[in-house]
Amino acid sequence: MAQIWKDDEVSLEPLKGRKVAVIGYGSQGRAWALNMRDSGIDVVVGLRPEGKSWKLAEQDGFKPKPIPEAAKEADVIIMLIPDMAQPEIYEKYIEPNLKEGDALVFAHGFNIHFGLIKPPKYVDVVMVAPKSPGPKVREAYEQGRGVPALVAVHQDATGKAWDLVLAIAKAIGCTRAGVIKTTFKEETETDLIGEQTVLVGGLMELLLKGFENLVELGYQPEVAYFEAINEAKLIMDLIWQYGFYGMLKRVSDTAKYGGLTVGPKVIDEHVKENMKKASERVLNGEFAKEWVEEYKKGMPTLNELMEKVKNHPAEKVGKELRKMMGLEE
Ligand SMILES: NC(=O)C1=CN([C@@H]2O[C@H](COP(=O)(O)OP(=O)(O)OC[C@H]3O[C@@H](n4cnc5c(N)ncnc54)[C@H](OP(=O)(O)O)[C@@H]3O)[C@@H](O)[C@H]2O)C=CC1
Ligand SMILES: CC(=O)[C@](C)(O)C(=O)O
Repeated sequence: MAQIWKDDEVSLEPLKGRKVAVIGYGSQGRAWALNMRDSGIDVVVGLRPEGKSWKLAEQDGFKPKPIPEAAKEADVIIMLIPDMAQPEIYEKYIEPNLKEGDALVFAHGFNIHFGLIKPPKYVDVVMVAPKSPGPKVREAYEQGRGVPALVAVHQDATGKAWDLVLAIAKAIGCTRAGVIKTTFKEETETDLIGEQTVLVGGLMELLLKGFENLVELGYQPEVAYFEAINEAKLIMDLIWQYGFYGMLKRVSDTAKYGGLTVGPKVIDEHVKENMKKASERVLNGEFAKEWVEEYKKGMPTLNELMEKVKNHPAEKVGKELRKMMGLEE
């Protein structure tokens, strides 16, 4: 059984009197900085002055500082810039400013697990990995809720790393939902496998192919969008809130019968075999090596694939329909 901590079992005390530098103000960085500040934590935001997020952080009431300055004045340094950007920034601006007893905090274990960042022995190295996109980390906190997270300690130089990592999870609201004890290895491998085969890769491919199938059959793109994409969120909401059986209890009997008998023929055993192949590439380090090389080349493949998604017919019709529904663009 997993070791899980809830809000009333965790104290913010280990963060009292400490200065926290949130490095990065993007998907996770903005949410963490705002949530920690609202939890009464002393937060400084570390950014590159020439970047776009400097102004956003100022608009949110922070006084951002250049990364080395923020790292120097803080004793808890939270790495919330893109994974591939972390090793160079760490080497140039973070490591030279680490002092005995400091804590280095990650939201994903990639760089520690694959040895791309090797912290000195005299600092704590911990992780709070929200199982949620950054903006939802903030939204849940503002609603008095939290998103679940995984917590891990890679290095406990002070003997107090576990108290600290739990306090950080509490300060961003995650203990309100619950946090599970893990390792950098388990978090990294499950996050990579999950985002590739299910959450981003698998789900997007399924929805886009479902849309394409309906359009190729001659149906209106608007109808295809509402059926295969827009309603998917509503079904996922039911699964999120009531589980699979609860969702089934809330859809029609026709949908229950059709879904339960046809679904396994569409998502057949080949899918599982393909998931295993993708998982193997994560476990043996092939994916990590490929991603580091892609980043070093300036991400040509990623940029090309992003353009392909941006120009997909579902995006065109979806933009119009989201505007019609008053969803933010
Ligand atoms: N996105 C998510 O929902 C999740 C992310 N994570 C993890 O959280 C960490 C942060 O990810 P995420 O929030 O997505 O990152 P983002 O891509 O949203 O980070 C953007 C921020 O990083 C800064 N930045 C980008 N490149 C550089 C650079 N080369 N040097 C300095 N600053 C830079 C940007 O500043 P500027 O304005 O100057 O460009 C901006 O402030 C990662 O480890 C990720 O794996 C974990 C769970 C979920
Ligand atoms: C939101 C999340 O946890 C992801 C999809 O794994 C990520 O953005 O890294």
